[in-house]
Amino acid sequence: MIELNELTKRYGETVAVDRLSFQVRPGRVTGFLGPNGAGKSTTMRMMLGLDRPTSGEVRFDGRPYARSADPLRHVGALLEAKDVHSGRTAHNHLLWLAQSNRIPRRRVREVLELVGLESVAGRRAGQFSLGMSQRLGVAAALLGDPPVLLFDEPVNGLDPEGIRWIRDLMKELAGEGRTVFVSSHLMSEMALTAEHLIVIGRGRLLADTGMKEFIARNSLTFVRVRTPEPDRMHQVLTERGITVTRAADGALEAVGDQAATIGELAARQGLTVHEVSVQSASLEDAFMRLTEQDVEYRSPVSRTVGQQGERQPTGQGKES
Ligand SMILES: Nc1ncnc2c1ncn2[C@@H]1O[C@H](COP(=O)(O)OP(=O)(O)OP(=O)(O)O)[C@@H](O)[C@H]1O
Repeated sequence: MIELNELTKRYGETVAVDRLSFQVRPGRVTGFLGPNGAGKSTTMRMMLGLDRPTSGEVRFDGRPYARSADPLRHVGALLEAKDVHSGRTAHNHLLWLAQSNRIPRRRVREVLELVGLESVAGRRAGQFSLGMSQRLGVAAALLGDPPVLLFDEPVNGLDPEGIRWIRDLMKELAGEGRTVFVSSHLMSEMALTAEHLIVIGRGRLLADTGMKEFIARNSLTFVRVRTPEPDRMHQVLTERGITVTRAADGALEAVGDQAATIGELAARQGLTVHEVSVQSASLEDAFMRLTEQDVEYRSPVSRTVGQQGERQPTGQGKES
């Protein structure tokens, strides 16, 4: 188990990580989610002892992280995929890592096979695509057969087959009882991989929750109403105590699953409606809502739930 206790990192005025405390348990994939600049990489670097915390600490099974003679046997990590000696072949890169961590030579072949790079083992790592570099990084992380694995944005640059491969691999590693901690800025990706979720924004903890609970708590349903008389409809709905917002395209969005009530109210008031449809906000929307206040660089148009024009179609809307 990994335990963070009030972990803090300042760079001058910037508080990159702000009194972060949480635990990462073995036997499951824990997703580490946050928008760009939230402090994920800084946290992971401190977990690995690559950055010194301003205050607070990280403990592995109750002990403070100490640089050991063979760190790859304890914690495997994929941070910067392109962080390899570009002139070395993939095989020699891994061999050099194995030798400096007292790992038997035969393990190099094993991990090359495991990540599907055996046919390009003799090629220089500098010529690798981002996807191939990611695979080489995963091979390096697995080299020492460590009980703890940290992956920073591992699906970056991978094609759909590669993405599926890494998802399955992470679940498999967790299934073997290892501690698997993986960062991402994509909620949709995490929903398919992680069983537990840690969300941060501006270095602070925003959520520490099971994935199922997060989905249950954040799946927001609303009814989209299109009418040539939006002002009157708005008034009718609010008078009935229904919370209504206006979407970018002029449609009304009423919180809750009340399509029947809305249809009846419209009929009673003689209001024409062109659409009454139940919609579900995506998990990505829930994540955006959670981190809205904590995004370092915001797009000029801020996203709000229900702005139809900006949301990816969820495919969950149904006419009623
Ligand atoms: N070496 C550094 N010097 C100064 N500021 C830094 C340094 N490293 C990170 N920061 C700042 O700390 C904050 C957190 O950065 P970090 O890279 O950890 O975030 P992140 O969640 O990993 O984001 P991304 O997904 O974009 O990599 C940002 O404001 C960043 O600009």
